[in-house]
Amino acid sequence: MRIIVVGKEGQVARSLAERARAHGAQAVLVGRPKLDLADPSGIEDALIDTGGDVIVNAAAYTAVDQAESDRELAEAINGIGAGVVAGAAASMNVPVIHLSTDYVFDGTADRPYREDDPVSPLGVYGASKLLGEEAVAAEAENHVILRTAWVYSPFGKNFVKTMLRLAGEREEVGIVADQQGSPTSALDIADGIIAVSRNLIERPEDRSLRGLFHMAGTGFATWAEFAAEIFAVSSRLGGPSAKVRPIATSDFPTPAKRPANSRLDCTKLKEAHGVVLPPWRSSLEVCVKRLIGEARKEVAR
Ligand SMILES: NC(=O)C1=CN([C@@H]2O[C@H](COP(=O)(O)OP(=O)(O)OC[C@H]3O[C@@H](n4cnc5c(N)ncnc54)[C@H](OP(=O)(O)O)[C@@H]3O)[C@@H](O)[C@H]2O)C=CC1
Ligand SMILES: Cc1cn([C@H]2C[C@H](O)[C@@H](COP(=O)(O)OP(=O)(O)O[C@H]3O[C@@H](C)C(=O)[C@@H](O)[C@H]3O)O2)c(=O)[nH]c1=O
Ligand SMILES: [Mg+2]
Repeated sequence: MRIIVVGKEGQVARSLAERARAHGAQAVLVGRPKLDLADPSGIEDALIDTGGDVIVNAAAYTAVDQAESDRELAEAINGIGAGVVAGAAASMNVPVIHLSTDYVFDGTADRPYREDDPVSPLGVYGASKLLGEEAVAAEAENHVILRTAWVYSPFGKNFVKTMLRLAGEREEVGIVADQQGSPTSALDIADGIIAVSRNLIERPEDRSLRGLFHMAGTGFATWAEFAAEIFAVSSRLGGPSAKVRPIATSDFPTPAKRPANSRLDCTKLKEAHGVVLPPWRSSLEVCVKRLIGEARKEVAR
């Protein structure tokens, strides 16, 4: 199986490159300058030129706060560009797997969100990702949209790396304790995407495999609980640690509003695709171990 991945340096793109090898698949990463989601004219040619059995769009404008003052570009990349990738997949006659976010919800529900719950993004990033969901569904019948959340990995920018950096600089960090969600390892997302890809290729006529699914780490946490666990694991492994001071969202003002509840109910994915991501704590441990190991190697050099 040859997977065309849109995105090169991102967390999910790099995780797909790494995990594909372990699954006996091949991931071919394509991104800027060859493929720029903000420039629709070159997208289809770049994908045809790359060639593969399935297209995974792992590229996006992901700077949540910056998007508030950069709507046009966020919509171009996450909305229009995403639709063009899906249209290209349809013309190449291959399935497209698209990634979306918990931030399409406003977080007012009192239980984990299901796929058919009403969406109502609080910010520009979430709204642009919602445009992408709509565009992908309109352009390609043979699609899967995977909404995930709170992604971390050894790669790129993420909350785990930010916390480990802050732990090296401070005794105590104030972290919001009134937003709940589903911490998700990009390496687990990659495993899930590869399993979904195989299902789509093996069962081209099965409609139950197509459409919108939630795919996040198993279990839930607040950002404060997530940070506390990062520090606990790190401290156990001899890495940097800090004390978590639980704070309210109102004590940590940001340009973009974030949902208070972004827990995702992933039952539909399990039933259709047989995919369940591991408990978030066990995957977090794998990631922190790796980051601390890498930091040690860096120091030893
Ligand atoms: N991060 C998170 O917490 C969450 C992410 N998601 C979604 O998951 C997907 C993957 O996210 P993640 O891996 O964390 O993203 P990252 O922020 O780690 O990486 C984003 C990727 O998008 C690429 N990219 C950005 N702009 C363009 C462009 N104009 N043309 C081509 N490529 C571009 C970047 O390319 P380059 O390497 O050149 O910079 C990079 O490879 C996205 O759809 C995101 O919305 C969903 C929920 C949570
Ligand atoms: C750095 C920091 C953050 N926070 C809070 C702010 C915010 O509510 C929460 C997480 O901050 P971040 O900026 O890392 O997270 P954010 O950029 O909102 O992460 C989101 O990214 C996009 C791409 C998604 O799709 C979402 O699923 C989600 O993962 O932690 C603190 O309370 N204290 C701190 O010191
Ligand atoms: Mg951020």
